[in-house]
Amino acid sequence: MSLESPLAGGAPDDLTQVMPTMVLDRQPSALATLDARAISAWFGDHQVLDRVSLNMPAGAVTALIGPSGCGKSTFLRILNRMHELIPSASLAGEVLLDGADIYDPKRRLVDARKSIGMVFQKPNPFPAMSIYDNVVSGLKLTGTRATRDEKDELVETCLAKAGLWKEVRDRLRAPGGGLSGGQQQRLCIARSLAVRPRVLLMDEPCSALDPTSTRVIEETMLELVQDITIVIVTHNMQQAQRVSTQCAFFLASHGKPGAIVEHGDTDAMFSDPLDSRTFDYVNGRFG
Ligand SMILES: Nc1ncnc2c1ncn2[C@@H]1O[C@H](COP(=O)(O)OP(=O)(O)OP(=O)(O)O)[C@@H](O)[C@H]1O
Repeated sequence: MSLESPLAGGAPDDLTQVMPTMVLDRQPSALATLDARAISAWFGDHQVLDRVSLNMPAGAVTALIGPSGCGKSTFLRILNRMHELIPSASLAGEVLLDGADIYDPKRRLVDARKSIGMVFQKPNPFPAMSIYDNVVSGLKLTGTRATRDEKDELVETCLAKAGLWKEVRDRLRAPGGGLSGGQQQRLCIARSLAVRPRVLLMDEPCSALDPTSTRVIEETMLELVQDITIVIVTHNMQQAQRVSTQCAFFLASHGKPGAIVEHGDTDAMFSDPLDSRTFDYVNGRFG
C-alpha cells in the first residue's frame, strides 16, 4: 500500500474481517493532548530523528517547521503509527494520547489510526467513488455500523466542518475525483473527520493548492481546532503564523539526525526566538 494511499490513514481492508463492529458514536469527544517523548527514528541504519520530545496540547494547532529533510514528516508519521508501514523503518520512544501509549502492544493499531487522522500533501480521495461514499468510507475501515439516516447526517456534518457542504450538497453522488484540488483536499479532511479523530495530522496540506483554497483550509483548521488537536507540517512561515498556537523548529545539522532546536509560542518564536538558527530560519536566511 502506498503511504499516501487513501487507506494509509485508516486500516487495512482485512482488519474489517476481524474487528468487532462498533456503533456510530454521536457524542462529542473530549479534547486530547498528544505527547511525544524521546522519539528517535531510523530508516535501516540511517538515524533521522534523535530523541525528539514535544507536547502537542489539546485544542491547539502545533506547527512543525524546518528545512527539507530534517525529519518533520517522519515525526508526523510516527504520531499515528504510519512510520512502521515502511519495511526498513524503526523507532524508539513513546507517543502518549492523553497519557496512553499508542505503541502499547495491547492497543490495536486501528484504534490509534482512528483517534489520530492524517491529511496528506497531495489530496487523495477515492477518485471514482462518490463524494458521499468518500466521506463515509472510514466507517467500513473502522468497522463502525451506521444507519442510512446517521450516514446522511454524518456526511452533512463532516462536509460542513470541512467547509465543503455548500459547494457539493447538490452533487453528493458525483465522483470525488471530479472536484478541484482544493475541494478534494477538503473532501479528504471531511473523510478524516467522519471517524471522529481526536487529533488531526496535516502534512503540508496546502502546498499543492492556490492561495484561495489555502485560505479556506486555514479557516477550516481554525474552526476544527475547537474540537480537535491539530499538528501541521508547513514550509510556509506565514501559514505557521496564521494558524498555529505553538511551533517547533526542527533541524538536522551537519549530517546529524533531526532534532528540535526550539519550540514554544508561535508569536514569540517569530518575534523573539531564543536560538539564532531559529531567527535565521523564520526570517528566510536559510532552508
Ligand atoms: N521511506 C524512506 N526511506 C529511507 N529514507 C527516508 C524515507 N523517508 C524519509 N527518509 C529520509 O529521512 C530523512 C527525513 O525525511 P523527512 O521526509 O521526514 O523530512 P522532512 O523534514 O519532512 O522533509 P521535507 O520538508 O522535504 O518533506 C531524510 O534524510 C529522508 O531522506
